[in-house]
Amino acid sequence: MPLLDVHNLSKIYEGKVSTHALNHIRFAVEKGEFVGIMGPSGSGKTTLLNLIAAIDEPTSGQIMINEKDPNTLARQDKALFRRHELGFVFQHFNLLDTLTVEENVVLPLTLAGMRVPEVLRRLEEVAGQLSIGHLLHKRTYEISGGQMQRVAIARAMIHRPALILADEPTGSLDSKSSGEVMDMLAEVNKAEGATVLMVTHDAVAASFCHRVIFIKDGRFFSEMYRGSSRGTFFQGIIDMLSLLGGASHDVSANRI
Ligand SMILES: Nc1ncnc2c1ncn2[C@@H]1O[C@H](COP(=O)(O)OP(=O)(O)OP(=O)(O)O)[C@@H](O)[C@H]1O
Repeated sequence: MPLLDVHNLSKIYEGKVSTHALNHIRFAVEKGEFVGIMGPSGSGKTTLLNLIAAIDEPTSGQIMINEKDPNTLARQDKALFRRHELGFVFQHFNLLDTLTVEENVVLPLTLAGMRVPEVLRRLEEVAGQLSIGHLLHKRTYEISGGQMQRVAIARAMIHRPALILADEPTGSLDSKSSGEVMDMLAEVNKAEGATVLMVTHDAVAASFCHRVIFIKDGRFFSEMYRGSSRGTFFQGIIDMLSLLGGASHDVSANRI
């Protein structure tokens, strides 16, 4: 069984004019894969992420995560499912600025009521992986954007979720910090076997994935596997984006 199975998923936003945001889309992600989702503006990427995150419900079709369908759960269980099985990384980091870096990172464990020695053990582990050990006692406004995103990734993975969902994780970062953040996300994926699904407009960021799925008008359009060269993959992604016709915001090859 794949870790994530998106089966014939459709989402229609009803209104004066109803919008078919997703149209019978289907794909699967295996455990340990690092998959990017790309597509032009309005192609349904955010909708797809919201459905997988069980923040919104599909009009039809099914999502299975770790052999469970979050949409069959009652509200409370759905919230628990989200908290246990998913980790989130956002464009704007979403760290709490009243807390220290350390308090932000351990938040998922604190919420789960984990005992302090185990919390500290896990903290040490992820702080090492993301090179944030020296930042733990700082406030979030005292660190750079790239550091904030590394903290956010540490928080997203500390409870070892089945799936990490990343929404434009490099969208607010300069190219150097983007590269560092993507390096670390790729490293976490490799070292921990964490499964990552990342929506991005950034072709450089996408070139760190094992596979990129392209969607258009709410439908599966095509997919590409990385192979051995990130540079070649990057070029392939750029070519696919121009074929798709959407605005590809980030095409500077000198960032590779
Ligand atoms: N809450 C909503 N109500 C009505 N229509 C919506 C809603 N959210 C999104 N849509 C519409 O659904 C379609 C898909 O939107 P979505 O935000 O998923 O695209 P996207 O690929 O994430 O775009 P972008 O890259 O610009 O963020 C668009 O036509 C959008 O206008």
